[in-house]
Amino acid sequence: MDVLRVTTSNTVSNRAAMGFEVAESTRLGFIGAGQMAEAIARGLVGKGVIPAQRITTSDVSPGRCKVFEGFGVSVKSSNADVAADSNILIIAVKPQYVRVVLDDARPKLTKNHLLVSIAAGIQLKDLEAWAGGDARVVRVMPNTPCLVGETAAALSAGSSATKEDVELVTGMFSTIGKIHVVNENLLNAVTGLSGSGPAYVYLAIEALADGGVRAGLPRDVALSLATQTVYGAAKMVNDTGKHPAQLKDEVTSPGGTTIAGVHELEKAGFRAALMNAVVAAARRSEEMSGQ
Ligand SMILES: NC(=O)C1=CN([C@@H]2O[C@H](COP(=O)(O)OP(=O)(O)OC[C@H]3O[C@@H](n4cnc5c(N)ncnc54)[C@H](OP(=O)(O)O)[C@@H]3O)[C@@H](O)[C@H]2O)C=CC1
Ligand SMILES: O=C(O)[C@@H]1CCC=N1
Repeated sequence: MDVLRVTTSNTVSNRAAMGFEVAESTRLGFIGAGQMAEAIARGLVGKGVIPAQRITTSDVSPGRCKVFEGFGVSVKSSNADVAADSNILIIAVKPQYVRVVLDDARPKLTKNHLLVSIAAGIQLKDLEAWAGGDARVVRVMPNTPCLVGETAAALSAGSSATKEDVELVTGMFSTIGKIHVVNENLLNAVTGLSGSGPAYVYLAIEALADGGVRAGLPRDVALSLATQTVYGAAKMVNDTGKHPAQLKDEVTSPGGTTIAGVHELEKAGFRAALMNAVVAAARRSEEMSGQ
């Protein structure tokens, strides 16, 4: 296995900081050049994990192919060609197309391939069967903040995947955020929380900004304040290690402004709405997997 290399080199600072780069023989392929593939590819290239010149993709949409060519990725004319060119093959099409693209790729798959599926709800046993039985498969549920090096992701390994495969995928995604190894039966919950979660937070940022505008702020100032408030609050939870309830209490003066706002959120069922959103998305992921 020569796709994993731990480096102490400090010639490229982000690699040194992460202590991780893929071996020079690694070639990464994306079947499907959509939003999530772009976020992962740009994230990995941006962190120096692999140069764009060692990435290939294929997509039925010429517009998406152009986007990838725009940052140096080679476009192949078929999914089979991407499989033939790569040793790490990321399946990044919508779940309903996974089987058909694996049919395309299967004749070119060898025991040197590591298959990584990011498709919501498609189970390891199906991926393994569609890829030809003894394929080394890892399922990852990332989210779009891969693009800015801040993904929240989780993975589960298939029956033929090795410890090195798990270390490799963990290492790659660690350079563009955080990744947990979980049992496959938890991936639907991961999808409902962090896979879909950025959309919930974008809604919240938009709504906070609307509130600011309603209270009289210019739109640009309101959006900037809303964005930085969410970013700063997330960083507080992350960096201080304090429980969010304690941090909330520290903002909330007796009889003050914050408790007036918090009271409105509680009356509207804010917490229950977020919990229901995660559960509904997790259930949808479960439905998509046919479980
Ligand atoms: N978006 C997200 O936030 C996340 C997505 N995922 C998973 O990632 C996967 C991709 O999602 P996303 O990037 O949003 O989807 P997109 O629709 O943006 O990307 C998928 C791409 O695959 C193309 N495609 C369709 N059929 C084929 C085919 N036969 N061969 C090659 N390319 C094909 C699509 O073209 P066309 O549009 O013309 O059909 C499209 O460009 C999904 O399985 C999803 O569950 C996981 C985590 C987060
Ligand atoms: O909405 C979806 O189905 C995908 C999976 C997680 C995020 N987007």
